[in-house]
Amino acid sequence: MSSPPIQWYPGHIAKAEKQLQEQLKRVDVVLEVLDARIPVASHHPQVADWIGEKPRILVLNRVDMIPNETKQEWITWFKERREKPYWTNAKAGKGIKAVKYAAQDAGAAMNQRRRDRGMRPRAVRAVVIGFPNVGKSALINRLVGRKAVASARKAGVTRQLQWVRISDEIELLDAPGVIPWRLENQQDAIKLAICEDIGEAAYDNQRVAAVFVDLLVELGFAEVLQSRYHLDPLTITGESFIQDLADKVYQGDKERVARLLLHDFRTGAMGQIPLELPNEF
Ligand SMILES: Nc1nc2c(ncn2[C@@H]2O[C@H](COP(=O)(O)OP(=O)(O)OP(=O)(O)O)[C@@H](O)[C@H]2O)c(=O)[nH]1
Repeated sequence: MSSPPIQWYPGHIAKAEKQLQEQLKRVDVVLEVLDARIPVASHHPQVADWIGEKPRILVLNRVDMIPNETKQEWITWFKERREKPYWTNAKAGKGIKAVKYAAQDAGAAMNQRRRDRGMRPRAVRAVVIGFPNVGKSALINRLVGRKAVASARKAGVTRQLQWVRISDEIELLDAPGVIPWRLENQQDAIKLAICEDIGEAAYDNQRVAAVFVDLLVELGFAEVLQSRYHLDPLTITGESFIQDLADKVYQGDKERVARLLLHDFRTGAMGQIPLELPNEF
């Protein structure tokens, strides 16, 4: 049997999980960042257990990478589940104010409970969590209004967690909580890999790209591939598509084609493409 296309390093996962628990312990409210292209796959099923009773603010980032029509469908989908996501483009700084207000509201509710118990009100403490590369740092920097997150953190050097004040009412942990993924769901893992939302995992570009092609066909985006690469994916498998395209343009170099496809998707060069649609769930 061949190995699964996505593999993680167990030591790294254990360490990341422990660090995440440490961060969650310190806060009153959790901002969970999802990738708007894959709202289901980029949500970790254990988050609810980890945060318990604490309020959670759902942030669907990279809203600029999906069509408005799909966003509207997701809004209805979440509403049916009594959830209200906040949509952001953290890169451009869009939708940030609404997230801030949501955190403030959570703080107001917390302070009411404190007053009821005879305690003094204080600023609400929040942390941003999510899979690697979903835009957590970009969101934090936008919330704070400056570069609060060190971009080059040295491996192995434990940083002291610090609070950054974003208003009189909100304090934010300056380091985001990174959610490590486990191997349980390969289908979700591949979507995360396509979107580059997984960190210290090893994955096979060619297999991931082949699934990506199959996924586009399934979701009705065959036309995007057809017009961009002048090759029809409808009658062949993703694997054959990669092979045929490689033969056509790169002397059979499948790795190069796989990287090209993933790069074109990740940079938005293919246009606004969601990899999940609400009617599938
Ligand atoms: N198009 C688009 N790109 C975004 C958005 N938010 C973040 N990015 C880009 O996505 C990449 C990752 O963003 P980061 O903020 O570093 O993500 P992170 O979750 O902090 O990543 P880790 O530190 O690896 O966990 C960067 O290149 C950002 O510019 C967004 O809303 N839209």
